[in-house]
Amino acid sequence: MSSVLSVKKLRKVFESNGKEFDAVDDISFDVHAGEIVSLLGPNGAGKTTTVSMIGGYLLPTSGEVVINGKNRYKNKIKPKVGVVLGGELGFYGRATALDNLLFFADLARVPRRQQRQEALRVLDLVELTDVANKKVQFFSKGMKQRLHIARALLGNPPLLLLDEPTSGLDVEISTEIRKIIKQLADQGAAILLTSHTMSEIESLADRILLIGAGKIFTSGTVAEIIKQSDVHHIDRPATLEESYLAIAPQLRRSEQ
Ligand SMILES: Nc1ncnc2c1ncn2[C@@H]1O[C@H](COP(=O)(O)OP(=O)(O)OP(=O)(O)O)[C@@H](O)[C@H]1O
Repeated sequence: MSSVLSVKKLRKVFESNGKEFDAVDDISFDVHAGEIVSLLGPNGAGKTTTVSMIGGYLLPTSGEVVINGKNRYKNKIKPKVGVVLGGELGFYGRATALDNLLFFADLARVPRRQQRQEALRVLDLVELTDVANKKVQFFSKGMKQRLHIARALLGNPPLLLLDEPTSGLDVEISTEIRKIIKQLADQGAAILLTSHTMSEIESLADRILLIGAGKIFTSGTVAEIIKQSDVHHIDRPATLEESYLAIAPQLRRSEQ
């Protein structure tokens, strides 16, 4: 399997109350084509800071982010990454879904002559073709989130960063979005997913990175993490949630 994302000794130091602290402290990992890797850890563990540095929104204090062999911070031409942060913001409400995507296709460096075809392709992937010409201000939360995913897919980036992609969505819409995420990985995308929803991680993650206090505490498949937690029941297997709760106290920052 080829490595699409390679994170090497990544570090981010912030200042808080006049003191420096490592929000992300020497993190290294890879994500391969077709793989879904999930960052799991408590609030403040450093997940969003990590994703922001990979996405190019935040400059690392040190370390490297290599995407398809290109160093994110040393290459003049930035490697393509699709980012889904979600939420209500980010679109022009009075413009249609298609017009929004045409605008973002330009930013994603899609050649002008292919922009319409590309916008229609990504709308189809997230099943929004029927509402392509509807104004985004009339979209439900779930439709907006699918549009966020469509936007991230413009230009077919090899790496997708999904930060809590189903947060605040109902069960039915969350299930639909998970189906889309799974399909994207099956089609070869490398996906880094942060989520606090254990069932989401259980159903999607090929590998979990358990992160606490800015460091990777341990990693493995869902089954491996459950095994490492040493939670046992006589009558049934332990769930990821039970295992995570058993490990969670060790993930907290000592100064908190
Ligand atoms: N711009 C900033 N300046 C100072 N400290 C920051 C900044 N951004 C984040 N932090 C701190 O860095 C630490 C890691 O934050 P981060 O948002 O990466 O955690 P997280 O794992 O994504 O948490 P959550 O699950 O709540 O989203 C936290 O202690 C946070 O308060």
